[in-house]
Amino acid sequence: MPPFDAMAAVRAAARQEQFLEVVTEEEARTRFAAAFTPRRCPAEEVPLEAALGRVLAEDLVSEVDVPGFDRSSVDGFAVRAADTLGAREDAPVRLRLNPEVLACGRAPSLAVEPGTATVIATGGMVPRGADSVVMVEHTEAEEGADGPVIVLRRAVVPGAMIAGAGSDIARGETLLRRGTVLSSREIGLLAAVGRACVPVVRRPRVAVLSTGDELIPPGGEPRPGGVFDSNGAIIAAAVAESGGEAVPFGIIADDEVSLSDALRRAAQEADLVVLSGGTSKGAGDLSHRVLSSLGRVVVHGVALKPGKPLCLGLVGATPVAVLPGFPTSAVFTFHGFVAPLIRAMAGRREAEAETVEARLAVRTPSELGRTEYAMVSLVETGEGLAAYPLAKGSGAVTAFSQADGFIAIDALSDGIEAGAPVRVTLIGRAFRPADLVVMGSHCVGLDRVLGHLAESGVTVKALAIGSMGGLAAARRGECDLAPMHLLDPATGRYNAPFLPPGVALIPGWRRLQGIVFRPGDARFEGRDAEAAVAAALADPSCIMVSRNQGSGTRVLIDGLLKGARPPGALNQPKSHNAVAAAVARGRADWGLAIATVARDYGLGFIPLADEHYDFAVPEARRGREPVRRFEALLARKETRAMLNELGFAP
Ligand SMILES: Nc1nc2c(c(=O)[nH]1)N[C@H]1C(S)=C(S)[C@@H](COP(=O)(O)OP(=O)(O)OC[C@H]3O[C@@H](n4cnc5c(N)ncnc54)[C@H](O)[C@@H]3O)O[C@H]1N2
Ligand code: MOO
Repeated sequence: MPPFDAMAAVRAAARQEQFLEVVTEEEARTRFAAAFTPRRCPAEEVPLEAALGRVLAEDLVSEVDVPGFDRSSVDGFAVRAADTLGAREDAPVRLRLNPEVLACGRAPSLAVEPGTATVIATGGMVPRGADSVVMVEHTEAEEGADGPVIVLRRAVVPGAMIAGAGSDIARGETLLRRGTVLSSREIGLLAAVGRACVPVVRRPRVAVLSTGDELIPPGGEPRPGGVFDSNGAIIAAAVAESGGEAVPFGIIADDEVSLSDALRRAAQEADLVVLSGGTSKGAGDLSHRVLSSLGRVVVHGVALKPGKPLCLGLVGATPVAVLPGFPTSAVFTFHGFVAPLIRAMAGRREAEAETVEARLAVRTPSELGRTEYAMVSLVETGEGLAAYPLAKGSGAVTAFSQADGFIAIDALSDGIEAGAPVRVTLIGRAFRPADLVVMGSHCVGLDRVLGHLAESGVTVKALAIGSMGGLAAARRGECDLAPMHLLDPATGRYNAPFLPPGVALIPGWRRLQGIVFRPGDARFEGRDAEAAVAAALADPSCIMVSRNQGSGTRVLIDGLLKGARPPGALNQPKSHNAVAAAVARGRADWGLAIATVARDYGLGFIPLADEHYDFAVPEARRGREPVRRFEALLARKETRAMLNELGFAP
């Protein structure tokens, strides 16, 4: 192999071609529909125990009656109703018992002649001659001259306590229609008519491929620059949810030969191929190139966000979807373009998407020229629903899983204003508001407390939108609790100075903040905060990582720097974790974070100040049961011990 020429790679990357011919969403659908019509997969017989979740391929007609015979519904005596006519308290009727006991499953051998009765169990076969059953508790037993007798003091009507043959299911009746997704109820029905096998639609086989040299299979060893292959797992599971059978092809290396080989095999073995990654421009983005050399590309580039680089085509007669590598983009385009194909091939009816009206909580900017789908989380405000965009971007894994639904922003709009009405298309199940809505700053201690609350049956929705965002939501009455840690530089006090009218504070805990650095760094190790900062500022190669304006930590940083602007001061991430990660990976040498996070990342720590992490609560919501339960939980000895253990001071 020739030695790797770094500069040649740089030149190639700097001169990438633009492959995408971006078309509208409708145009993409039209083109693909013209190239490929999904057909329902053929039927196959499966045993009943493997039928759960499968789609019935034909209408099923019952070949038997259920019950299969006239059946007693009670323990008692099979009688002729006419014999009981006129039976009264003062004029009882006596019937002689036939020498037979009709237990379940026993065919009668004697008819019930006039003036006689036969002992019968619940579920027993009603004998010839009898037309009704009397409950045992409505009779008395006597010994007559010719053997045992029962005494009846009330009359029965014909048909009493008998389930007639075929009264549940009649032979010839259509039991289930084709296209029914078999659940436990349908399976019970099939078993009741004696079916051991059912004709179901064969599940379409969907090959799932992930491409990218950076990908590591879940369970593999993490490495620098490595990314766990989440798309493979999400897509395989979503294939199953849509009624398909995923055929995992795993991770394919970013080279033309491997990808071409894998795609060819996948197209032969499967009914549909889904590949993720390598659709956009970029030196390694060769999926669409391989697709066009093996078959043809029908669409590459759709004016939607997420999902612009979506690529659809065919290899032979097999449709191939190349989804963008970014997880949110991959999942979104899967549901928009691939899931409907799988459902059609699986014989499932198209799911009607449910929508709800909401008000947009914050202004949501959008890219002009692409229909933008923004994932939102819904909260109940008392005046209808508020939709919070989960502004995590296409690369996020959580945006889709945390969303209740999404809104569409027109390609010609550059955004939607706060307060505007929006229609939210729900993802998955119908939206149910959570008992307790927590919006604001995130803390691992809070995660644990909320975990305990959730275990006790309170449903919790927690959105990490920062202290300021949470406080604004509390002011608008959109959340129950807004966890916050804001330092007022004027008073040196945390949180209370920021509370708007109508918002109270529930005291939380203190978190120790300090300077984080890689252990062994002589500029920091063994020094106090002042000396460490002086050493850092004296070394022009020492890079810091700051924090976002408005955070309490930033106020502390500004106090330490006293106007100095060391390298890295413009790097202003929004969380303690991002600071710790930058230092741990060597992108920066120092920053400020809380002790718990420093410990998790294995960093050195110089204590600086206690940060107060408290909960803003709208007065109007403080009396709510879930809020009271949260407060009670905070006050518990066990909770405080657990927080202490994590490094917090309640
Ligand atoms: N200069 C431009 N750059 C990009 C454009 C563009 O138009 N011009 N489009 C952007 C858009 S929009 C998207 S979406 C992404 C899509 O990129 P690719 O489909 O080529 O995907 P990759 O480059 O392979 O990966 C992107 C990202 O996703 C991660 N990834 C990939 N596969 C997986 C997986 N199986 N599991 C988890 N994560 C995965 C990968 O590591 C990258 O971080 O391109 C933009 N760029
Ligand atoms: O289309 Mo990409 O999915 O916007 O991020």
